[in-house]
Amino acid sequence: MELISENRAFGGRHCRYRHTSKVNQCDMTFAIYLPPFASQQTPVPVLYWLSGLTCTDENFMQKAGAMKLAARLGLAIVAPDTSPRGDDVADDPAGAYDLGLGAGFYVDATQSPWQQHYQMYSYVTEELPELVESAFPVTRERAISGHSMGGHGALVVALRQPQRYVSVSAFSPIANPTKCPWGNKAFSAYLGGAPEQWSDYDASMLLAKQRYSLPILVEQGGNDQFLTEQLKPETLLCSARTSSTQLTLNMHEGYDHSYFFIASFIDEHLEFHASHLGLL
Ligand SMILES: N[C@@H](CCC(=O)N[C@@H](CS)C(=O)NCC(=O)O)C(=O)O
Repeated sequence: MELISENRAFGGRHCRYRHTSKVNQCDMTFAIYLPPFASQQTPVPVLYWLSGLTCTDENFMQKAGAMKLAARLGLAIVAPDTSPRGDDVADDPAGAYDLGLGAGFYVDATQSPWQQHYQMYSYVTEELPELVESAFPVTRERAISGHSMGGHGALVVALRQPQRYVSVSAFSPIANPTKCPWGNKAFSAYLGGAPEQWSDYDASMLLAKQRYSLPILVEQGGNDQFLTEQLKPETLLCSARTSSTQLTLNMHEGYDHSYFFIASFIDEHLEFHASHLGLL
């Protein structure tokens, strides 16, 4: 693992690392924020943050304004990249922003030419936590959150492996990807087949199937330009009712899809995770 940069922030450290990923078969970059006093004697829990389309590990750390409160709470934050990268990594032939580089959708691709490198589900659920937990002063208590494509990723990861996460939250998630243009395009390419076969990567479908005790918090802007066509949070709410799962969906009039929205409500999400992680 190679350190790319290190900056002191709010008494802790923000570091970016490059490492060779076995599952993605390429170099991957991730960022970690370690709060002050995190040490082998006093390890801290981790919030994983999955970003949206076009993002890298940098967007959340630079724009969300999360580090000050994370420092005070004693919470580490890990932000992976949104796809594999490199000259030999397949990309959308037309260079579209919603498929290929920057658009891994947190799935394990099964179709050519994607399956060689696009194994983002295994990367964020297994390889990255293993690396983080062996290299940094953190516990194995994990929470997960994300935005848009990453909100979809966070929900799917936590609903598929609820025993591995204490809590899950999402900002503006793609809540029903099998029924929207972004999800249809990405899943047809990465997974092939028909929409019925993609149900394991659809948070609304997973949530309807069983009752979860996992705490779930969703934040959505009412003036989000992608709300009706791509995001569909009402489907997620409907699924939660179907399975009698407790889910809080907060709608905020006037807020859009940007990091201005995330920065406005990130404190509430950090406190939500901190309370379930026993930090409050
Ligand atoms: N129309 C946008 C769609 C991409 C977009 O809105 N990305 C969101 C996530 S879905 C984002 O977080 N962008 C990066 C940022 O705002 O820092 C584009 O072409 O860049």
